[in-house]
Amino acid sequence: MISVQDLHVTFNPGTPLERRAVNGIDLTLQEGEFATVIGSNGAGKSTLLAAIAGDVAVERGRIEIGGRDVTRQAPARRAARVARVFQDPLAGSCAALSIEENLALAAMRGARRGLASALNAGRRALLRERVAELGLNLEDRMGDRMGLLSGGQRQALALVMATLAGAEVLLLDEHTAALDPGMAEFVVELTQRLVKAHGLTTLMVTHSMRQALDLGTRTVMLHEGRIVLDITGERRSSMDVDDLVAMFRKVRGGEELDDDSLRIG
Ligand SMILES: Nc1ncnc2c1ncn2[C@@H]1O[C@H](COP(=O)(O)OP(=O)(O)OP(=O)(O)O)[C@@H](O)[C@H]1O
Repeated sequence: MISVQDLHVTFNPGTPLERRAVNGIDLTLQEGEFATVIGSNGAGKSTLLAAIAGDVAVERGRIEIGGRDVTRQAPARRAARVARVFQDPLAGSCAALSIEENLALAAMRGARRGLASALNAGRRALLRERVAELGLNLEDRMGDRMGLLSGGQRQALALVMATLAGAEVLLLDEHTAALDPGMAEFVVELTQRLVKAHGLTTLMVTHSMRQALDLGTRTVMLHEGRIVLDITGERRSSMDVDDLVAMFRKVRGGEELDDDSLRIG
């Protein structure tokens, strides 16, 4: 469960570069709820995710995960409970370490033990099994450096890594945007499978209006640091991509969409 109350985040406060990125967001996701997040470039989507992960300072407001106040908790202390996958496949893993080492590090997130203890024979077999479940034939390449893999393979492994330390919350920041269509589809299916299997409370930022309506059970639109649309249930299921695009344009005052914030597919 995630609860965000009256959240405000301002970058470079009190300087000429001051920028209010999140401007009073209230959002509660029940345990296991999966919401997609859309909005213009600069609307505050990534900042909202970063605040939940603890990577940016909260100016005002409160963030709870599983009913516990984490507003001022250091990112490392909430790392085992909050997993995040970024758009850039290189961002979520270490290129110089092997697949097995990356997975072992992910499995011990939040723990104080060393890598050696994370790679005992039992753990090795378990990690291999989790990789085999992907169906990408990577289980025989556990010793290969992560840097040798394609972007899609790395994103698939990043999702597996997200589930290894028992996270409750999954934050996805356009995690399929840099992939070719076939691999993006694979990663979307894997996302749905893992979210369901692990009961993860999930926020997924996307620029694809199709993904925004098809994935999860709720769609939230941000604009200038605030929630301007929050749809679920029948209202959402009766909506098609054209309806969502029309709402998107309305929120932006009918201005031409000259950025990459809106993809129909
Ligand atoms: N580290 C930072 N320092 C200063 N300003 C920042 C920083 N990160 C984000 N911003 C600014 O905060 C605002 C919100 O940015 P954010 O990245 O959250 O938007 P977004 O909705 O994720 O946009 P996009 O779709 O382009 O990724 C933007 O104006 C951005 O320039």
